[in-house]
Amino acid sequence: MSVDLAHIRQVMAEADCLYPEHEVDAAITRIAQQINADLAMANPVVFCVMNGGLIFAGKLLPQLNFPLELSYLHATRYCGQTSGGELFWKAKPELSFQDRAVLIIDDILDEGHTLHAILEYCRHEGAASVRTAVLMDKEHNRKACPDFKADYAGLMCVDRYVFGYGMDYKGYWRNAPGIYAVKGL
Ligand SMILES: O=P(O)(O)OC[C@H]1O[C@H](OP(=O)(O)OP(=O)(O)O)[C@H](O)[C@@H]1O
Ligand code: HPA
Repeated sequence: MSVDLAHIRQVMAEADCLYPEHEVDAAITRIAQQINADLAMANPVVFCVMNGGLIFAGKLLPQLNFPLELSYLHATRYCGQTSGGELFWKAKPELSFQDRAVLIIDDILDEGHTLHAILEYCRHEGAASVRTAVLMDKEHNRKACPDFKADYAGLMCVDRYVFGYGMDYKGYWRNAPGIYAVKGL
């Protein structure tokens, strides 16, 4: 698929900054403090949900002060688009987590299909417990499971398409140093 880089640059230039870098980093530090209080003795397996969870996990993990093992999984349903479809597992966890505490790290809880499916998968495969951490929780009434909340959530966001800090717009701007909303979306 060819990409119009001028469009990609224009999206950044016109975007609304919802949270600048220092506010996002402060939210990550708050989450780290909560996780340090909850999981210090749990010897957890931590899974970063690729690709979006990468920056959040990279900033969060050095602030966790207890022994843990780190791996990744990749489940995706947006595939570079701005609306989601079927969940597709690109990589299931390779590190065994049978009878272990699991912590899932992802960038955003939007409709919640992705995180809920990962949670159910980990439970089904024998995790002793599963906790979830997301950087952003989007506010709307389209949640797949309305009662399902992440155990740790950094910042709320309005019902717009956002990018930055791991979240992409058409595959781009995961590197944006803040949380931005696309103009018109
Ligand atoms: O709550 P939901 O509506 O299910 O959406 C949230 C998921 O969508 C994004 O992943 P995406 O499918 O874009 O894959 P990516 O992380 O590789 O970009 C994001 O990283 C979450 O994992
Ligand atoms: O608003 C979003 N931005 C980026 N990725 C996403 N995945 C689900 N919702 C979003």
